[in-house]
This record gives sequence, structure tokens and C-alpha cells, in this order.
Amino acid sequence: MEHWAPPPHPPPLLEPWQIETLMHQGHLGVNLPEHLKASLSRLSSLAADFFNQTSEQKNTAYPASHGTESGYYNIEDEKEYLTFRRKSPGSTSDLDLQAEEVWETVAVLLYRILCDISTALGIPHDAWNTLLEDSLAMQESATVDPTLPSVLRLFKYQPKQGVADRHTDNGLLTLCVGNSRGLQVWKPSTNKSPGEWTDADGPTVLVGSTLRVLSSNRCKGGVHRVISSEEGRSSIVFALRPCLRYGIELERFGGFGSVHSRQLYGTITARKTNVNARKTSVISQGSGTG
Ligand SMILES: O=C(O)CCC(=O)C(=O)O
Ligand SMILES: [Fe+2]
Repeated sequence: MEHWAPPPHPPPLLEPWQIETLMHQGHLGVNLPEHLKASLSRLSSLAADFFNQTSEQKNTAYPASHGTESGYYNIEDEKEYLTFRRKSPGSTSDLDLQAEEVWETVAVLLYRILCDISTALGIPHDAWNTLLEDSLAMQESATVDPTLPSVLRLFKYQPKQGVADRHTDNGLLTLCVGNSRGLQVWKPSTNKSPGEWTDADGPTVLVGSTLRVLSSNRCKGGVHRVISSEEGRSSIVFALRPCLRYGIELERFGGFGSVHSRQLYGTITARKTNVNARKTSVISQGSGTG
């Protein structure tokens, strides 16, 4: 029998003009497949049930750990959010299972977009393999694995006060799906017009700083913020961040030399203030979920 090798990478997802737009402005509104929309909407209603519980129930079910990086976190009079980082062993709650399903589907979608970007930039698709190890599905683990920083976040912004300051996410790519307006993206200036904030147009993919750096700035970082709204807002955010276990040969990405992923990501995160933490100091350059 003739042997067929498996396809080396997933099939293209976006049109070349969409990839060009994403790389140029750092963000892009995307149409999601129907099955993912249904999956997100189930997660959104389970998230609403979760947020309707008492603080004690929320803190007990998902204790915060690693600062803002895992579990339930509440910023008084602003927003509350639940961060999934791993699958708790033995968990069978509907919310956990739905989060796991959304993680897998969105991670694969972002991986396909990463491959589309690679095609546009002449980066071999397998250059991403070590950076995505164990990240395309939620890993089961008793404790948070510091080498796997990807997160799925469910936000509930309070009416009139829920915000996130201007920032670029840290990771590779982020998908934000909100139930109403509030997310704004920065449109870079062109010859004809100055830069401006515009409302995100539905589900939005954002380029994170790690991808910007790996692409030697050929992909711009997606600058965004969340502004308050009368009715408040809920959103689901998945941030695909690099696995921090291996060195990266930068030649494969069109650069020079090599760097350990942990060092690269550490440098990127060290320069920023977390826009999802309680405010303690003046923000210079913010970073959010991704
Ligand atoms: O709620 C959103 O849609 C975006 C939140 C955000 O930018 C972040 O957490 O980094
Ligand atoms: Fe963000």
C-alpha cells in the first residue's frame, strides 16, 4: 500500500488580505465557525452562572494563585474574571468541561492563523512546534505549570466602570469575544489619516508581543483597551502564549542567533504593567491577558 505522509501543517484559514491586515495593524475582526460560536455561547452562559454565585463560592471553587494567572480574581468596582490555565485532575463540572472544549477549538484556530502568517513571512511551519508544545489543549495537572503560560479567561466587567487600559498582549496571538461593545483597537496612522481608536468589530484576533518580536516587527503588536459601558460587558479571551521549555533558533523566524523562550518571554513581560491587576502604580506600558 502506498504511504501518505500526514499533512505537515493545518490548511490555510484566512485570506491573504486578512493576514496582511492582521500583520500591519496587529488586530483583525474574524468570522468564527458555527460550532465554535455555539461552544462559546455555552461557555458564556455557564460563566454568567458562575459569576452570579457568592464571592465565597467563587473563591472556593477556583482559588486565585500565581497572582492574576490562575483562578478567580475580583477587582472591586471594576471587573471580575476567572482564569483557566490547566485542567484540574478529576474535575467534571460543566464549566470546566466547556472551558476545555473552547480552549482546544480556539487554540487550533489561532495555530492555523500562525501558520498563515508563517506562509506570508516565509517562516517554516514547524518552527512553531516547540513553542506550542502542550499548549493546544488544556493540560491536566495538579499544579500550574510555569512553562505553559497560555490562558483562557472569562471576564465580567461592571456597568459603567469595567475597563482595561491601553496595552498589547504578551503572547503569540489572542482571541477576544465579547457580548457587547467595549473592546477598542488602535488603528495605526496611514499617509491619509492619523491613528485612532475604533470599536472592535466582533470576535477579534490580536498579535501579542512575542509574535511581534519573533517576526522582527514584521507583525505589529495589536494595541487595544476596554472602555466602560452603561450595561457592563462579558468576554471570553484565549491567549496563546509560548511554551517556555526550549531555546529558539531565531534564524528560523528570519532573525539572528538564538534565545531561550523563557528569557525572551521574561523580558517581554518584565517591561509591562498588568492591566488586569489591582492598581498599585502608574501605568507606562500595559499588558493584558495575552
Ligand atoms: O475583555 C476583552 O475583550 C479584552 C481583555 C484584554 O484585553 C486582556 O485581558 O488582555
Ligand atoms: Fe488584552
